[in-house]
Amino acid sequence: MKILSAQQIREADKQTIQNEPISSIDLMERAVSKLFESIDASYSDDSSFAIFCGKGNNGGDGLALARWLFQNDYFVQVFIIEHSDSASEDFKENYKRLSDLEVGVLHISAAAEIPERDDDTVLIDAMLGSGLSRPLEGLLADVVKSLNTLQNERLAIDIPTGLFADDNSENSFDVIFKADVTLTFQCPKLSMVHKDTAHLVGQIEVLDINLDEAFIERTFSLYSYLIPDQVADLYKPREKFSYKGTYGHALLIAGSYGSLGAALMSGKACLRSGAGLLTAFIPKCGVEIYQSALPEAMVISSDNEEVISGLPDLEKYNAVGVGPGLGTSSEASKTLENLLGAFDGKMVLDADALNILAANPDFVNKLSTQTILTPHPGEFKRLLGLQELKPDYLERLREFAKKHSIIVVLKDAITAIAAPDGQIYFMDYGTPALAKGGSGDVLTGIITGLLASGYEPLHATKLGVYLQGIAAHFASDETSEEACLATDVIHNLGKAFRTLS
Ligand SMILES: NC(=O)C1=CN([C@@H]2O[C@H](COP(=O)(O)OP(=O)(O)OC[C@H]3O[C@@H](n4cnc5c(N)ncnc54)[C@H](OP(=O)(O)O)[C@@H]3O)[C@@H](O)[C@H]2O)[C@@H](O)CC1
Ligand SMILES: [K+]
Repeated sequence: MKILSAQQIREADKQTIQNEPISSIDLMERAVSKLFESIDASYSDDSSFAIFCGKGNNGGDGLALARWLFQNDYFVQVFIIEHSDSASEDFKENYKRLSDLEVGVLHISAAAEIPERDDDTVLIDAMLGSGLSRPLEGLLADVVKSLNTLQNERLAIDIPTGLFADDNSENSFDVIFKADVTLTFQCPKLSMVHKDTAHLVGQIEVLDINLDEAFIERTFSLYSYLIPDQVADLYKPREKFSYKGTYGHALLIAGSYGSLGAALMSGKACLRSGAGLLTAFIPKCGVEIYQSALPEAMVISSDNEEVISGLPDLEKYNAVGVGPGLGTSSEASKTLENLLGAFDGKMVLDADALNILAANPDFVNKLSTQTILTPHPGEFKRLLGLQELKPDYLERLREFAKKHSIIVVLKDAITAIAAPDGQIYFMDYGTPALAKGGSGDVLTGIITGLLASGYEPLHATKLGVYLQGIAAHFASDETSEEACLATDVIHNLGKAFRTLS
């Protein structure tokens, strides 16, 4: 699903009105019918709603929604924030339609005029949407700040008031409505997945309001938001007449004394992601542990007792994963350098492999075009030699992936995958259950397994991020976000695969 800018969405809106054709007010009514459907499916009949409306079309949506809710027996109150003397045409029309009904409407000229309401009223933000043209100040800023202090459940229509759809680098975040859920029209907006502002949006629900499909198709965007159907399209079921060789041989280079767990979790995740065979190349001290804990894997040990050293013959491997628990010893660094010189197949680098890259910037030039790097924000910063990630971090990510013709996965609550052609794909499958040691090792293993079993790098990456997220959701449903372990995630990979077929 493409992420379009506010400008592009306005154009899509215009094209739809022209080409379908449909009047603007009917398009608004269609959008609001989708809003209502979503709200009606999520709330019980006795729910009550307080809708805060601005005077543009976002406010028009709010007024129309009030009518739909009222006519379906929900309790609803409307507050019109008088931020402007004028109002949009569709606002006026919906104001008229609402005035025929017995819905309480209050005009607010100062934040203090908003009456108190009980805690279980759901607050709906229909103040401003994609028409925001400058940071909030005055009345709207006061209202937003005051609503942000309340504990009520909070829903934003299209986009939280005060948040720009595209660029918030000059915005002040304390005057943006903080939503638990944002019901957004047609496509997600960049600010909803940007790491600085995603937390203001809450859960994103995209409502298809049938804007001009042909226009959207031919509109260029560097950003996409991957929905489950798009990921499922990448999945290739195993064939009946196949054998272990069909699904490739993975090599995992991982582990050091005290960090063999990382190598084990990664190996287990690799095998649970479909690799035909796995060989783990680990330091000598780990051989017995590894073989008893993961009998399905073969093991080659390095000469060194405690750290990885040397490199096995690479010829028979279809994919290599390197980094989990590796440490940054000079031996491991030499191994990585040799590996990059000797192997130009599909490869994933994570954890200490990334730290070694960061410490040896010239190694980056040796990466093959089938390489995937999976840094978290801290590792990404080090890799690029940055003190901090600025609001333009997505540009840095894109440039880095393009320059080296590799895939870079910036792991976060919403993960961003940069492809060598400059496209960035956002994957919103994370859960706080993954905020734990071992998660990165599991992802490395999953992607390595998918690569070995025949997926091309970009497909393996998208599938891998999805599978880990979904498995983590299953695992935390069983255990809780707190108690969920990386190994629980591995155990649930099977269930996650089932969602693909
Ligand atoms: N696209 C679609 O497909 C569909 C879109 N729909 C809906 O339309 C929404 C977009 O509507 P919109 O264009 O009327 O803009 P909206 O967000 O209501 O704000 C405009 C008003 O805000 C004002 N204003 C701006 N900044 C301000 C500030 N800082 N402080 C104070 N005022 C400020 C601005 O005034 P001005 O800048 O002129 O002073 C103007 O009065 C969209 O989000 C969606 O909900 C659906 O109904 C149907 C399908
Ligand atoms: K809004």
